Amino acid sequence: MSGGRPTVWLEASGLEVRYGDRVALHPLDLVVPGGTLLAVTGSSGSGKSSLLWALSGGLRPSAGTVGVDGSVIESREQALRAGVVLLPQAGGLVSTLTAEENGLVGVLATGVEPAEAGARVVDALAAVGLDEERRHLAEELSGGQQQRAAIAVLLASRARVLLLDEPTSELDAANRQRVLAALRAEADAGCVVVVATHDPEAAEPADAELVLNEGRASWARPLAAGRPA
Ligand SMILES: Nc1ncnc2c1ncn2[C@@H]1O[C@H](COP(=O)(O)OP(=O)(O)OP(=O)(O)O)[C@@H](O)[C@H]1O
Repeated sequence: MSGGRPTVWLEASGLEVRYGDRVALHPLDLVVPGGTLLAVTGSSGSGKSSLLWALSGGLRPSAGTVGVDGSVIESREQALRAGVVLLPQAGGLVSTLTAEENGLVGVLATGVEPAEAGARVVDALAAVGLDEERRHLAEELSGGQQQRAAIAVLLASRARVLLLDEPTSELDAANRQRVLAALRAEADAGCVVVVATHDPEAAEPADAELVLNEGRASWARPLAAGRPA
């Protein structure tokens, strides 16, 4: 579904997030090559969302930089142009559109032809097990179905860096496996996939695991060193 995308690398350099005096993320250096599924774990309030929002260009860091392929990202617009997408913790579907329409809105907005956009959305909804519900209004879907539909919207965008905040929090075991398999496939297609989760089972298939503890990062399982050739 997601082949053919050039490989990418995501970099954070001295990345720090503060809210007033509170340090949510202490300075972090990170290089994540395409092909990587990275889990970011840690207890509630440890800084996972702050890291993802800063990586997405949607939260201006108090220090440091984010880069994609060596270019500094300073805004959401720049991030989108570089192929960086974020699934926030609260999914972000338009409740009065169908699952399919939610996907189409996102893909068509990037200038993709309607037939291609439609095919991508159908593929993405199938990958998360929502083929039969694709014409249901988002507000008629269960919490877990809404979460999977929001993930499908992200998959259909064919982004290069996918940042997902607690993407499996509403899912049963079978659907969690389905979603993790779809994210694995994105990484295998050359993308960077970063999943923030406090679910150990969601972190288990990741290539590497970064743990945050009161905003300080350490590796539970380190990334393989180096950048892609
Ligand atoms: N907008 C904000 N203003 C002030 N403090 C904030 C803000 N957002 C987050 N924080 C604080 O920053 C710290 C990190 O929060 P963050 O949401 O990044 O953690 P998290 O690991 O994603 O938590 P959870 O798993 O509960 O979503 C917390 O102490 C939180 O209270």
